Amino acid sequence: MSFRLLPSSTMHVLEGVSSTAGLLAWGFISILTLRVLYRWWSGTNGSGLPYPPGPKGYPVINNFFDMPMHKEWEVYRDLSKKYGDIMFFRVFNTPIMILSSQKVVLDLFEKRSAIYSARPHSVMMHDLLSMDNFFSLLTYGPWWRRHRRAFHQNFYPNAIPKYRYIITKYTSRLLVSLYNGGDMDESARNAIAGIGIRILYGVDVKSVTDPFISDAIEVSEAFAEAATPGRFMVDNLPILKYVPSWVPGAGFQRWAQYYKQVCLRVLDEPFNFVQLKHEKAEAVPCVATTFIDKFPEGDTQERHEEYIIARNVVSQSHLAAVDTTHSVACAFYLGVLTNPSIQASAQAELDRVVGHGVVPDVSQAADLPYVSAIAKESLRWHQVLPLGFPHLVSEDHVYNGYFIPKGTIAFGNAWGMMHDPQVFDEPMSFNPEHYLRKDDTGAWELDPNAVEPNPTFGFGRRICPGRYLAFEMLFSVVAASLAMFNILPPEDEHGNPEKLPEARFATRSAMMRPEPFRCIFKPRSAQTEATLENLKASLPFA
Ligand code: HEM
Repeated sequence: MSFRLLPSSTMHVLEGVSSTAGLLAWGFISILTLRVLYRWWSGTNGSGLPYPPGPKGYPVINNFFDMPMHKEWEVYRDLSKKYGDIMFFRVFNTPIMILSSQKVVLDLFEKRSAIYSARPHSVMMHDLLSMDNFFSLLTYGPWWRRHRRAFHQNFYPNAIPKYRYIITKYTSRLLVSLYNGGDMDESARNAIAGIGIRILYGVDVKSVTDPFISDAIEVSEAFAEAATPGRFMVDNLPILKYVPSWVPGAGFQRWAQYYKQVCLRVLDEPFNFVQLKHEKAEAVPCVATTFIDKFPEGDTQERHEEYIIARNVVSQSHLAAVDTTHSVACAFYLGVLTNPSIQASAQAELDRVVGHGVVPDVSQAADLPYVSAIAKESLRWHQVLPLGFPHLVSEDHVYNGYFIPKGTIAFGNAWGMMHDPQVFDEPMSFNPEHYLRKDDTGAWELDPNAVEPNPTFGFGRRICPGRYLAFEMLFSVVAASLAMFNILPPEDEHGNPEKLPEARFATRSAMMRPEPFRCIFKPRSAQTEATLENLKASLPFA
């Protein structure tokens, strides 16, 4: 029995030519197969130029089985010793490129940023969660550029000083919370989220249980999970996105439906809350009101677009700011807990420059290079996004004689660059001296106060627009904590200090975090205790 896929009239016509056509078809398929095999074997593309070097892999699946599943950045750093600063491979048909030095990052992500700044498509994030509707982070083109301009206006260096009093206020709350015996992780998160929400929405939240914070935490976690390669099968097999949510095994659909709702809440509710307050002239000036004040009059398309951009920029900043900065703040506490001599050196600088028992101010950073170097070292030692965020190459490009095809997903190995022993001796150690070396002319080799260049914040056009704000928040947390406290291991029931923890970082999702550890905060002296008591009296609910 045979099946006919074509109408019988067509079959008659085809029968006459079947042998010739069949031969031609087989010939065509064979040539195609040989071409694919030749390209795989020779490592070149159709025009004869080689692809950048990389592990060879197998036909069809290419390097699918070579993909590291754990600490990829360390594996890529090791492979770069064999293949060089620009390494290329494929998983099935997807070309992937890993850039491992600041030189190639500068040449490609910076100098050729016009074609190295798109983002790859994710079925989970784009199609199922529709995150690209509000995460301009996932888009590229004119719409992204309008968002990006809005980020710049609100977070570039000249905008930051107006946020300083907010940073100072919430850092004081952090100090009081730690003084009261609060958990370090939670106190730091409350303080950083508090800064973000106050700057963005003009709202003062006091704890992580506030919906302003709790919904955003959920979205950040969902984002980190959806961005984790291999987490959802649907990203490798897009056809699965059509499977209805009630089908057994389609848990990913129900997961996406739930988080899509939370995303919409985070997007709309806080912004609309501020808008209502603004209409009643009750809103506190903040980033949201800066936008609202400039909305064009009338019910026009232009006004609608400005509203969408404002809402997106504010909610996205909220989501991008908290987990990242909080994670680095925890790394700072871990770094100084495990290095008591670094605490002592920082405290000596603080006492000399600011005075003992005084809470330092962000504006004093230039006079506190050792403290600034600790903030920078925390950003170096612990990479929140070790491979940054993927860029997509939007045009074919030839670089140093290598062919880089359109559609290549390009990663900058930020972790590798920040742990390069040629630049940072003993790179696995937490040591602010990495940022305190001077050259023969007395100039800093790597300026402890300069936010850039810093691969930690990404590259080229896509570089993190919140980096100046992030650095000020971190400096404030570092300087104030060290000025007030000795950060020590907890004591056992006999008053003996516990063994210092090993510095370990967990990587359950695309984001890295220090693994949980315990520490206590002891006021450094009677004088610092008096300062903390005064702060406590002025911030009773902290
Ligand atoms: C220590 C804290 C932070 C770290 C380590 C960090 C790191 C990064 C990295 C690696 C990227 C991707 C860059 C690329 O694609 O090359 C990024 C993007 C972004 N960050 Fe941050 N970030 C931090 C804090 C912040 C803060 C405080 C804000 C907001 C005020 C923010 C807003 C954003 C936004 C909106 C993007 C997307 C940019 C785009 O794709 O156009 N980040 N960040």
